[in-house]
Amino acid sequence: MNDATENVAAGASDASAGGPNDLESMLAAARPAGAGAPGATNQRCGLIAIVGKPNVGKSTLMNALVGQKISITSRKAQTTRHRITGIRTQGATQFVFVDTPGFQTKHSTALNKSLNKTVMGAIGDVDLILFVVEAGSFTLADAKVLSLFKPGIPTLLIANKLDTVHRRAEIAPWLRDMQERHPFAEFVPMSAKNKGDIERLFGICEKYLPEQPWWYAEDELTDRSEKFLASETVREKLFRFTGDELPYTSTVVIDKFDEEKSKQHKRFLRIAATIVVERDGHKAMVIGEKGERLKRISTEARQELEKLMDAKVFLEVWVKVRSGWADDEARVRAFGYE
Ligand SMILES: Nc1nc2c(ncn2[C@@H]2O[C@H](COP(=O)(O)OP(=O)(O)OP(=O)(O)O)[C@@H](O)[C@H]2O)c(=O)[nH]1
Repeated sequence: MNDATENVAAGASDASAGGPNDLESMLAAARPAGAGAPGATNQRCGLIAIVGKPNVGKSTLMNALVGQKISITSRKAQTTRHRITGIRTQGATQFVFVDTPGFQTKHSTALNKSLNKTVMGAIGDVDLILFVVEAGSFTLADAKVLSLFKPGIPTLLIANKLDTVHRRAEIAPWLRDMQERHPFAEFVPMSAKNKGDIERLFGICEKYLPEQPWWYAEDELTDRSEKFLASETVREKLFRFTGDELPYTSTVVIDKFDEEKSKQHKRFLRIAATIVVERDGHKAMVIGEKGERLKRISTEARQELEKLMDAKVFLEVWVKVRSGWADDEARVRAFGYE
């Protein structure tokens, strides 16, 4: 993390040393004239959608903004399947974030249609859109997501993963090109893994949120239930430990989420989860040799849930085969997708 911080800081000053067409002056020019700092006493609150094609770092960004893991992340594309609200209150401002699934244009199963509908719903009624792309890159998939935006909602171009860009000099011409593609309100080259960049982003977002009373209590982080967070945690471990072998159509259903009285622990949760896969071969893959992989998935999920929920957790994880569920609209709904 420290290395990344230093890289970004060094990269930013390199770019700003380049004269009138440098990155800093481009960013300053892109800033709308009327956007001033909010009054210190008046509360602000608003919805911010985080949108982009799969794997650009949307969930990583959301978790960094909220300050806790609300949305699962993995190297596998399309890990995020739900509209998730993450909340962060800083000073007089409450930021309410909506994470969206990576917009999928390649396949058209019932699951994908449902995912795309979630994205469309998320961006229709927000105060600000963070359009996330990988810095220095703009593909057809990015263009398709951008084409969905209705005019009128201020949109920031989040050029993420700046730490992976080695030739910083190429970013300024790329930003100029991006300026021509869409009337972005501002350009934010950054890394979702860099704390300083995240703090800077709060300052940028704040001025686009309307002055109005907060919707949530100051310490609330999400409006999703603990049961939902439990299924997301198991799903994250599932994808982390199966790598690219397991199709993204695998899912997790929570069959039981009970809080029981305990003399030894202030909270005791009994959770039963089922991993749903499409084929027998996938089931064997999840279970692993002598059940080793499933054991690792359950153990890591349990440890993380204990921290997240501040409770002793007893977690049971099963694996079930339901072939073709991602193509079956009724099942997609039954498993909790809109
Ligand atoms: N180097 C680097 N990697 C990043 C950064 N942000 C995210 N990543 C990595 O990119 C991968 C994808 O990140 P996610 O946050 O899961 O991406 P997503 O856009 O939510 O993906 P979907 O759920 O598929 O839509 C993960 O391996 C992250 O660790 C960044 O700023 N720098």
